[in-house]
Amino acid sequence: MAGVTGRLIRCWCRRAVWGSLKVPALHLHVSKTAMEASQEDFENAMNQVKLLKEDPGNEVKLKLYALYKQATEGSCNTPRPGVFDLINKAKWEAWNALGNLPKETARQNYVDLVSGLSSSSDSSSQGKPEADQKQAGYKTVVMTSEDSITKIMLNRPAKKNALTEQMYQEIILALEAASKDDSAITVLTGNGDYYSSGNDLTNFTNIPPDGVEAKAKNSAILLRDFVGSFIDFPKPLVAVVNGPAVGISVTILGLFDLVYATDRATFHTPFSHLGQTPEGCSSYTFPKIMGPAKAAEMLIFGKKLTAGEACAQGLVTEVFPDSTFQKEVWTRLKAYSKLPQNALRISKQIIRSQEKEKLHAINAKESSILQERWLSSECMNAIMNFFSQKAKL
Ligand SMILES: CCCCCCCCCCC/C=C/C(=O)SCCNC(=O)CCNC(=O)[C@H](O)C(C)(C)COP(=O)(O)OP(=O)(O)OC[C@H]1O[C@@H](n2cnc3c(N)ncnc32)[C@H](O)[C@@H]1OP(=O)(O)O
Repeated sequence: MAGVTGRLIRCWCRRAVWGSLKVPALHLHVSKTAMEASQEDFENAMNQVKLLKEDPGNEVKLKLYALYKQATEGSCNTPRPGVFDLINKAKWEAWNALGNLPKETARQNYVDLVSGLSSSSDSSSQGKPEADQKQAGYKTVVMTSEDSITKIMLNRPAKKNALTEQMYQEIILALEAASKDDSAITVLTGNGDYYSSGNDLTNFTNIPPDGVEAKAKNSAILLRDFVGSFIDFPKPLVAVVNGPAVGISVTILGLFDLVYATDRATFHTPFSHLGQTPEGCSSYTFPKIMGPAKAAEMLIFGKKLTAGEACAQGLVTEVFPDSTFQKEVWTRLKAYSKLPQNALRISKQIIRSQEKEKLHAINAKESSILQERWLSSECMNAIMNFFSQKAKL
């Protein structure tokens, strides 16, 4: 890692601003997957799709289409179809949502997705029960359903569940799947000692051939879609905050219906330190939840809150001792999940519908401001600092 980091920093130091960066020097994949699918694996997977015993459903088919296009042609490069061209628009949106995902990663994801589909179609034909089944096709999150609760667990514990571009995309897909499944409640949580350390800063290092401006533009679209899927989520959404939370994993808490936290959790949004600005609709939800003065201390000055402070300020619903956290929270959620599902959903929607449009407008504005910020020297220097600190270790 230190070698790659060193190369990365030398690349940046040779140039004053991102806008002038030449692509080949910066087209680095800091965390390359250990396994990469070969062309042969890819072709086998394409053949396997034709042999699937069960129709995987439109959502998975769209994901397969998008990954196939990305793996064979790269980033989406065609104009958006018209609003009435519904099928092609859905296909285009699925492809475009992959942003700058490298071709090799798309190929690997395609192979993994097909292999998951094949094994789940095999196992369902062997009569495996649906309950607590792991949903296939995700690499960075684990999605399970049990007791009318769908759990989406961030699964990069070694990186403190920092959110890669692939992870943002998988969370969007997981939320969409959860919105349509038969669960009453959806939970987001983290694996390991952290809930999430926020945006993975290596997202800044993988600059595509079309340059950093295009990267910033696509990232702003990804961010807007990611936050949009929380705004639009139709069922009760619960954050089970199993440890410290940073950045975007904190700001989107304002869009959840319940936030349960271990007393080990902390809440930290170091945006100014990173030359960045608030997202996740927090510029609106935080002042509303905790009042403008407390929101400013967090969002502008990066004050870190303990779980108790976050609860006192209304961002967290309830704090539990770490030793009994999982047991108490899941007992509570299992009881809630037995309530009449339609009533739960409709009540949530009445509350959310009052400001949905406003939230989307705020999300669009925050994303577009960040698009500019990512190109600033303040942001560039902060990211360089993070990597130079790591290189010193
Ligand atoms: C051109 C523009 C492209 C932009 C694309 C953006 C897309 C949408 C963006 C939405 C906006 C979001 C904003 C935010 O979320 S801001 C917050 C960002 N997060 C941080 O600044 C946290 C950085 N990490 C840390 O400060 C520490 O790692 C932390 C305090 C979380 C933990 O410290 P600790 O000492 O306990 O552990 P380590 O540092 O050793 O961590 C273990 C390994 O995990 C790696 N790690 C952790 N967090 C991140 C991260 N956020 N990004 C990248 N890597 C992370 C850490 O480096 C260690 O890795 P190694 O084992 O390889 O050293």
